[in-house]
Amino acid sequence: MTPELEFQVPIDDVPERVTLFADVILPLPLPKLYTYRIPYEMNDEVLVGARVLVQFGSKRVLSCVVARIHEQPPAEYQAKYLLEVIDEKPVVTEPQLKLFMWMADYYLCTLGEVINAALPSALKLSSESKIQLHPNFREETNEWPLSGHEMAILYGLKQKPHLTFTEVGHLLQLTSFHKIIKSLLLKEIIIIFEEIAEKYAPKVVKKIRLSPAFTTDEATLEELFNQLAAKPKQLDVLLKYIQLVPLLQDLSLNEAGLEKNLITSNPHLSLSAINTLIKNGVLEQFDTVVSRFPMLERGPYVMPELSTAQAAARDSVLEYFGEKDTVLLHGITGSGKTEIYIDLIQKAVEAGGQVLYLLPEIALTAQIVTRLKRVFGDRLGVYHSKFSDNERVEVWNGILSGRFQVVIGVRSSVFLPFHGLSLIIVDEEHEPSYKQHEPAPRYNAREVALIMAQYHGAKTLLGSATPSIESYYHSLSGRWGLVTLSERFGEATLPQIELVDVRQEGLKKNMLSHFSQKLVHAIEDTLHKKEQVILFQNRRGYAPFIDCNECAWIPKCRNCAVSLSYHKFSNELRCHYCGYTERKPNDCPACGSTMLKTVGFGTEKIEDELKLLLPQARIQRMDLDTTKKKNSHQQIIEDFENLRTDVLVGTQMVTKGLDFEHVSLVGILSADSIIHFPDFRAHERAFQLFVQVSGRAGRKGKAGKVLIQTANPNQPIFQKVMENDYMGLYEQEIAERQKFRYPPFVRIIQLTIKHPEARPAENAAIALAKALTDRLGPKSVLGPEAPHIFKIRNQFLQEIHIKLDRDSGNLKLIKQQIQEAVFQLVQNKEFKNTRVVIDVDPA
Ligand SMILES: Nc1ncnc2c1ncn2[C@@H]1O[C@H](COP(=O)(O)OP(=O)(O)OP(=O)(O)O)[C@@H](O)[C@H]1O
Ligand SMILES: [Zn+2]
Repeated sequence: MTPELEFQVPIDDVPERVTLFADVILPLPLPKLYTYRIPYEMNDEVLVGARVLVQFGSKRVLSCVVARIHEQPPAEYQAKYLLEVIDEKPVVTEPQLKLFMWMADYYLCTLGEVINAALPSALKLSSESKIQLHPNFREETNEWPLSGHEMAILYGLKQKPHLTFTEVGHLLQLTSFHKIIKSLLLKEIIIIFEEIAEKYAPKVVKKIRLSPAFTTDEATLEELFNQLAAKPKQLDVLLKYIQLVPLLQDLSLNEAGLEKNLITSNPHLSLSAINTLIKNGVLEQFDTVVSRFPMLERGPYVMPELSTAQAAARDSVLEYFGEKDTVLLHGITGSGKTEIYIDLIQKAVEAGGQVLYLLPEIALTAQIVTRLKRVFGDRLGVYHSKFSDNERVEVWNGILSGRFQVVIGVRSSVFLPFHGLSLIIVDEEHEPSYKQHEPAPRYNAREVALIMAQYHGAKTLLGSATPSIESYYHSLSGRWGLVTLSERFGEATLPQIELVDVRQEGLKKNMLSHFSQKLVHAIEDTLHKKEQVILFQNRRGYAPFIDCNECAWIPKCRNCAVSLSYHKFSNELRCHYCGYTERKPNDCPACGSTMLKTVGFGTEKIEDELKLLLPQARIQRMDLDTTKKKNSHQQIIEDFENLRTDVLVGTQMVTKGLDFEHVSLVGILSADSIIHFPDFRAHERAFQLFVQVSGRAGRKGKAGKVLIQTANPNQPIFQKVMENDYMGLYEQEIAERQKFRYPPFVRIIQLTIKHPEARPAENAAIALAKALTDRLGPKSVLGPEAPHIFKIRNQFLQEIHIKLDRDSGNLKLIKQQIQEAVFQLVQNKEFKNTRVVIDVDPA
C-alpha cells in the first residue's frame, strides 16, 4: 500500500486495534491452558495449531502449541506477551487438537502430557534450545550495526560454539531477550535451535551431472567424447554416466543427475578419473535433499481378486458403513482379512481420503508394509517406535503436506496430523498392546481411534479372529456392524490341535527336559518335509529364576518385589520390571553351596535345548532381547519367510498376524502359566493367544498341526480353543462379566498409590479410598489392596479400583471428583511423597 492510499482511508474505517490472546499447550503437566498476549504486529502470524515461543516462569523459554485465539484476557493473572512465532503454518491440525483435548479429559491427564507424547521430540523446543553463529557470518565483512547486547552474544559465541537460551539469559543478565535474538537472526549472524538442526537434519546426498555447457545439444556432447578419446578411464566414467542417465534420449535428464556413489562405488571405474572430470569442470558435483522414504517404483502389481466370501464380507462392511460408523470384522485366522482391508483402503484413497491402518506391534508391520507398499507405493507412510526422530518428523510433515495418504503404524500413530481421514482400520483389535501403560496419557489406541473417526467423519473397521469381549458385545447390541468370515482363504483349513499332558508324559519318562517326545518327533517330521515350525513360550530369558538347592535362596531384585530372571547368554540375572542386572553368582551367597539351579524356562532355554536335541535345525529366536536393534524384527521375519531358518522360537511376538506360507507346526511349550494369570481377562486372553498362535499353522493349503503342552488338559478353555469356539467363550465370559460387574458392563478406573515406604503407601491408600467412597459411594470403590507385585522401582504400591456403571450419569463430574480427591491427598502434608497414577480403562 502506498502512503497516499493509506492517507485516503476515511478515519472511521481504520480497523480497531484488537488485542488478541492465545491459549497455549505447554509441554508440561499443567492442569490448565496458559494464556499469552499476542503482540499486535503478530496478530496475523499466530495461528491455531502452530508453535510459538513463550516465557514460562522467570527462567524457562518453551515452545508450545496454540490451542485457541480469542480476545478474553485471563482473569487471574496479567498475560505476558508471547515471544516468537515458530511456524508459518500449523503443525497440529484442528481435528488433532480436538482429539488431544478429548484424550486429556477422558484419560484424566493434562494436555501437556498428551502433546508431549504426540509431538516427535524434534518438534519440541525448550530453554535448552541453542544458538550458534551463522555458518556464512564473517565478522570482518559485517556491515550491520550491532547493539551492546548483540555484541555480548557475539562475544559469547566466540568463546563457545553454542549457547543455550538459559546461558544467553545469564550472559545478558536479562530474562527477556528475544528481540535481540530475533534481530541477530534477521541479520543472519546466528542460527537458532541448533538442537533442531541436529535433531531434524534433512538427508542430503551428493550427486554429479555433466556441466550444462556440454548438454546444450547432441553435437556438443559428441564433441566432448571426441576430446576425451585419448583418456579411456575418463571416457569410461562418462559412458557409465550416460548409460545410467540416458541423455541421448533426453538431454533434460541431466539436470537431476546421478547419485555420486553409484559411480564412485563402481570397482571398474577409476576414482581419480572421476575427480579429474570434476576438477576440469566436465562433471559438476551438487548436493540435494532427499526423503528418508525414497519414492518407490510401484511396478505392475496385480491386486489379488477377492474370493466370493471375501467380496461378500467387504460388501457387507460397506453396506454397514452406510448407516453405522463402526464395523467389527470377525474373520478366523487366515481368512484373508488383510486383503479386504487393502481393498477398502484403495477405495478410500481413490475417493481422496486419508487412511490410518493401526497394528498392535512393529513385529507385524514388516510383513504388511511390504504388502501395502506394492499397492500404495510412495503414498504409504510408516510410523513406529523404532523410528528415529528424523524419520518421525518426515512422516509427520508428509501427512501434513498430503504426501502420505495411507499411514500404517502402531498405537502412537493416533497422534499424527491427519486432516481428512476417511477410514481407520484397527487390525487385531483385541490386542492388549493398543493400551499405553506408562507414561500418561494411558490411552487405548482402539478407543482413541473411534473418537478420532468421529472428529474426521471417518469410518472405523475393527478386525480380529478373536475379538475382545467388549467389541463383540457392542456389535451384538447393534451399536456397531458385525461381519463374519468363517472360512480360511483358498484351500487352507484350520489346523488340527492336540493337547500333550506333560504330567503323564513325565511319569512315562517321555519328557526331554521341557519337550515332550511327541513335540520333538513332530518337529523332526516337519523339518523332514522341508516345512517350518513356530514354538511359543510366554517368557523371555533362560529361566524365570534360579534357586539354591540347599537353602532355597532365590535372588530378588533390589528395587522390585520380584525374583530376577536368568539370562544365560549374558550370564546375568535381570529384573524384567526395572532393568536392574547383576552377574549370576557361582555359589549361593547365603549358604555358599554351589548347587544353584534354574527353575522354569524362557525362550532362551528353549532355543538352547532345541539346538542340543536337533543340531541340524536352523533356529532363530524372536523376543524383546533379540529385537532391540532397529531392523532386527524385519531381519528375523525375512529369514524365516525365505526359508533361511527352520524353527522360530518366541514370545507373544510370534503369535500375532504373521503370515508364513510354510509353517505347518506350532508348539505351545507351556500353556498353564498363561491361563493362571490373575485377571478378569485371563480366559479371554488365553483363548486369544492360543487361537492366534495356532492360526499361524497351515495357512497356505498345507495341513497344519498344533501341539499344546499342559499339565491340566481338562481345563474347559482347551476344548473351546480346539473347536475354535469363540461364541462359547463369549457367552461364558459375558455372563461372568455381568454377574461380577466387569467391562463392558462397568467402567473401571484404577488408582495406583506409590510411596517409597510400605506403611505410608498403605495409609495414603486408605485415606484416598475413604475420600473416594465419601464422594462416589461404597458400591463404586474397591480396595485398597497391595497388588501381587507390591513394589516396583523402589515404590511400594497400593491399588484402588473404581467401578462405574455404564449409565452412572455424569461421567465428567465423577472424574472431576476423582481428580479432586487425588489432588487433596497429594497436597496433604501428611502424605508427602505420595504419587497417584490414574488409569482409565486399565488393561
Ligand atoms: N483374495 C486373495 N487372493 C490371493 N491370496 C489371498 C487372498 N486373500 C488372502 N490371501 C492369502 O491368504 C493368506 C491369509 O490372508 P491374511 O493374512 O489376510 O489373513 P488374516 O485374515 O489377516 O489372518 P490373521 O487373522 O491370522 O492375521 C495370505 O497369505 C494372503 O496373501
Ligand atoms: Zn527391579
